[in-house]
Amino acid sequence: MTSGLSVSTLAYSYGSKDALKGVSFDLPKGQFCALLGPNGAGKSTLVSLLTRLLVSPGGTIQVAGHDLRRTPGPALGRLGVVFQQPTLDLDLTVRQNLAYFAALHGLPRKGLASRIDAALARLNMAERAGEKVRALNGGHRRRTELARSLLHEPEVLLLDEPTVGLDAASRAGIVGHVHDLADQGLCVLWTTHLTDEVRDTDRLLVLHEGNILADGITGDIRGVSNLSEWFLDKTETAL
Ligand SMILES: Nc1ncnc2c1ncn2[C@@H]1O[C@H](COP(=O)(O)OP(=O)(O)OP(=O)(O)O)[C@@H](O)[C@H]1O
Repeated sequence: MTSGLSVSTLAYSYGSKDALKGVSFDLPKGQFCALLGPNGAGKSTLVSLLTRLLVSPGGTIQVAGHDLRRTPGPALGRLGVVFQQPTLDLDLTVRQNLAYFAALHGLPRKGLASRIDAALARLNMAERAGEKVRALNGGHRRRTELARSLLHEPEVLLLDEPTVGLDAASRAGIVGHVHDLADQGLCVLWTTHLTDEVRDTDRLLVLHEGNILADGITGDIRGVSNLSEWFLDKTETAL
């Protein structure tokens, strides 16, 4: 099993508030993993640590074998991120948004057009390349952000509640596209508080009050209950 994202004994406190209490997991490449937790579970704190917006005093994070603390450049270079808040420029076209990101990240100009074409094709967005983002619906905007996150060909993809604000059809579309990316070999960590985004065959990490409450294949974890009932039963917290 090739390691994509490996986290060991990761803890974080805001003053006296323990947001993460020693979290460990190991995700292989080619796996879609849902990180499921209610509000306040610690998801955003974990995402901030994985993207180095926050730094933990202890524990380790390895991205595709690179230690985030000791070698942040190579580690972050293997990580693609889609944040919860959209960050596209609405007045630029899809292609211009991707080109701008590529320039910011120092990607080589040579071959950039075909790199952008390839990333858009993976999200079925090739035919929208020349449209202004303002003209796109929410689902297509998210797909643009997903394509952008793939430009530097990361091995690990981190998505922080990427379907917030989307209608049911767009949500299902994004969930499907990201599963396809995992099938193509990416290690995917998808944070959510929506149980209908999690498939029975997905790896599931359940985060509750800063602890991993369950880690396994969703169908095995939930047994005969549906996932929301299972969670309510374990925590007395409704998702
Ligand atoms: N800046 C902060 N100062 C103090 N406490 C914080 C801060 N940020 C988060 N917390 C607390 O840490 C805990 C974990 O918060 P976090 O935002 O990581 O959870 P979450 O699972 O992402 O929730 P949500 O889905 O609501 O964003 C919560 O109890 C929260 O109140």
